[in-house]
Amino acid sequence: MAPLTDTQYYLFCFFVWIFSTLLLRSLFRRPNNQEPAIGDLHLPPSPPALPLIGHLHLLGLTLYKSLHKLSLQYGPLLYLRLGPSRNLLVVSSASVATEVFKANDLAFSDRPTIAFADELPKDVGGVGLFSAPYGEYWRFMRKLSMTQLLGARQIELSRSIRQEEIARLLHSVLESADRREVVDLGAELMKLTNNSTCRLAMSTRVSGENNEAEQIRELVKNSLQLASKVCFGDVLGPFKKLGFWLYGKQAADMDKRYDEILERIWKEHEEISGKKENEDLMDILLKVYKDDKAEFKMTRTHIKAFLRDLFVGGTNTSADVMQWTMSELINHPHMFRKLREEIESVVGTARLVEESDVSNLPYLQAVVKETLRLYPSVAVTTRECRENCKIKGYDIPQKTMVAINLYSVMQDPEVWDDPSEFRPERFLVSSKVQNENETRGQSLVDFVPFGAGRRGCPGSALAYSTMNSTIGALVQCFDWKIGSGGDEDKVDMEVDSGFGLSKAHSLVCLPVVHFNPFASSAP
Ligand code: HEM
Repeated sequence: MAPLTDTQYYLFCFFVWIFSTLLLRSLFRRPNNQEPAIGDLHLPPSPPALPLIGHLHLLGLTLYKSLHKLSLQYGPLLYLRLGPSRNLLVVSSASVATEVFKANDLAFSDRPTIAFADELPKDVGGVGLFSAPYGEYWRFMRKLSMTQLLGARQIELSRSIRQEEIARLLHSVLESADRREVVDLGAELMKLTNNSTCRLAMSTRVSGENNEAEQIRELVKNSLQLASKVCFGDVLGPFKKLGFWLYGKQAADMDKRYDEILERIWKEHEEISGKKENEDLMDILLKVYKDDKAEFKMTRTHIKAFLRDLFVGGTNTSADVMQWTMSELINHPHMFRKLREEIESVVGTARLVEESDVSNLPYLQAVVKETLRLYPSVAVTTRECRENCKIKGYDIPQKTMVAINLYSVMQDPEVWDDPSEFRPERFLVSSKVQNENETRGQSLVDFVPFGAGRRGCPGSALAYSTMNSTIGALVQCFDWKIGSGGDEDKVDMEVDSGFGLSKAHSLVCLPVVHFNPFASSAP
């Protein structure tokens, strides 16, 4: 073994000193009189733990996979200790998820606070809808989201934006097909969801020199990468400051850049306020901000944090799911043909499929749902317990952090036949069978790509609108050959490491035109 350098030697001594101090402190820590002694509680099962780090060593880089593996070995309800300062309840089956999302929805309606929240400058970052504690602000924003910002009317009003962005994508793919060039479909889909979200939220410019959507896309990408590192700060306990020094400052710098872009767009909105025909989300938020009679007094930071949540929550998620959908369809040519036949039988062969057609395309909807089941882009959702409660007869102490492994719930063999197979037909069950199941008390919370309960995703209807019509258009218009030369057999389905469930390799393929919806309008 190579000898240690001086720096390595001093670092080694430093860590031995810190770890031994903490170990002794944790061994001789006096229990707080307010808390029931851990020994008195009937806690859920736990795998064997190591001193100090607890179960941290059992968590790999791909969080949903490590948690899934643990549940297969130790059961669907587990209590883990993450380092010296955090406990984590892991939920991995439909039956336990039903107790959390239904019977105890209110008790589990908080989110854990993020690491370094107390370290960030007060005018930076702020709390969006996702991380807001359950309380007055969250209730106000949630109601505003469901009734106005992401409600049915706003989705209807923004239909033309999605249709234009799909047309933009199809034009770009048609050009590549003409030149017999491959397309990075992963990158194109990301551009589509990002442009649509940015236009819906703030009518941002999506092309040209000052492409604001592109700048936001870059920031979202970097902040997601950083977020996964920053999250580990929470389990560092007394080392939190060290974690902040490593990553927290980068996060704060990125927030500042985001802030600058938003301030500029905000100013433009104020200048032309009241003169616009179609309101975007920033216009609606500005009205609420200026309304002295509003139930809750929003600040500029609230609005910026809320919009940031939409970019982070609404862009990568839908793009990832669409990439997986196309990959599965290309790998299952008979399903691809079946879907195209369905579209052509409903839409004909003279026009492009539209959002209004989707309700008549059950197989298209089933294909997208089956992809969400197998590849939920938010594979694990986190909550925090607001009060002491019981799950399956076990005691769950207040403030316990909860990880609901949505991937595991949708792989639960008690509910899903052959759970690891891609089989869209399972979603074509008649409503009669569904009613019978519900009467027999089988209304389990089992299909949860958007979470569930009061903190479930408020963007699911918008996401379905984008995903269904985009997939419909890509299947209707093109055949797809795999790989950079168009000569490979199967799409590589490797999953990337990290918190979500993204493809490790972007879907690159060669498009061959089947139907050009713009041909008749060509000169
Ligand atoms: C395929 C696309 C999407 C997936 C798979 C997805 C998934 C999720 C999941 C699992 C949660 C946590 C739910 C829970 O804890 O029960 C969530 C929350 C959230 N999502 Fe989505 N989402 C998607 C698209 C969107 C879109 C398009 C938007 C908005 C433009 C959005 C905005 C949000 C927000 C604001 C929250 C936090 C809600 C709260 O805490 O009250 N999501 N999403």
